[in-house]
Amino acid sequence: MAWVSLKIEAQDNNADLISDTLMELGALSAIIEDANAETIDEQPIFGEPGDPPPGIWQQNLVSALFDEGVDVAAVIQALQQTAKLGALNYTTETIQEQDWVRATQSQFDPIKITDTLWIVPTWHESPNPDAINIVLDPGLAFGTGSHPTTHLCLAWLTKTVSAGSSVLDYGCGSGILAIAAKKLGADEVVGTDIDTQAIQSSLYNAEQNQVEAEFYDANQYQSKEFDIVVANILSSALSVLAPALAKSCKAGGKIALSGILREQEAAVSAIYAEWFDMSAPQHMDAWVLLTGTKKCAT
Ligand SMILES: C[S@@+](CC[C@H](N)C(=O)[O-])C[C@H]1O[C@@H](n2cnc3c(N)ncnc32)[C@H](O)[C@@H]1O
Repeated sequence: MAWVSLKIEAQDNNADLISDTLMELGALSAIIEDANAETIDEQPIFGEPGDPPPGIWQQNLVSALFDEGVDVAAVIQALQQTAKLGALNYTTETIQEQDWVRATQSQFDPIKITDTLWIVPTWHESPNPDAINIVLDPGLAFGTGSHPTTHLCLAWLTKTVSAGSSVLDYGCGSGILAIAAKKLGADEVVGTDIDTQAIQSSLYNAEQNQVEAEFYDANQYQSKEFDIVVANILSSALSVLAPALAKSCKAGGKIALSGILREQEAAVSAIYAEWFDMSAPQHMDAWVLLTGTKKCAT
């Protein structure tokens, strides 16, 4: 069995129309992607809680899948007529049947965070069995270690957690930061998230890694003080949560904040400077890690 993949160049004002029309014309699936994805011109678009839904990219690729034998020229002609479009740039490719599970798994290799910390999918051997290895498969909750924000937080935890530390992971997603903290020697580790799927994933991943950590729905979480607070959430949420996160950190304790884009760095840092002595920001791609030490009460 085989399929035909049809990719059509689209602008921000016609990508939805092309995608919807292709589905009406018999596509098995249709998705819109950034035409510049994984290039220097990639356009990061992220929704912030409370903001209007983000738009789509300026340059798009609409990718649709059809059964083998589809008459691509006829589809393009019908698309132009139905959606009232002029000439379209497109490419086609035949996709052969394959072992999809294996193909998906092959996209996820072990991720090296530092020499001593790796994230390893269950279907891989660890490249360094002597390192701290977090066993984690991609799932429904955010946090596989591949995203720069998670990477920055993990690397910071390796330098910050010491034996017996207490750690709060606010916005725990897959639980990856909480699990890392525990494996790095933390004593009490608590994770919290507004997404129930994230809590379930965190509990499952903690069990897979044979670590004990508590995970709570953010609405049920009872605030208390920790030595270390790490929160990898978007900047608008970090701004709103600043008083609560500051309250959760002991005087002299450490905080790490990520999910912040470079252009948001100054504003978030200024908010947290009310409670924390902020350190120099760290960067990876478009993303920022802000860290600080909680000021002692005067
Ligand atoms: C970018 S993911 C980070 C996941 C993981 N900690 C990591 O570093 O990969 C952000 C997580 O924060 C959660 N989140 C967003 N807003 C939140 C809020 N106000 N309170 C608690 N969790 C929140 C989301 O559900 C999501 O799981």
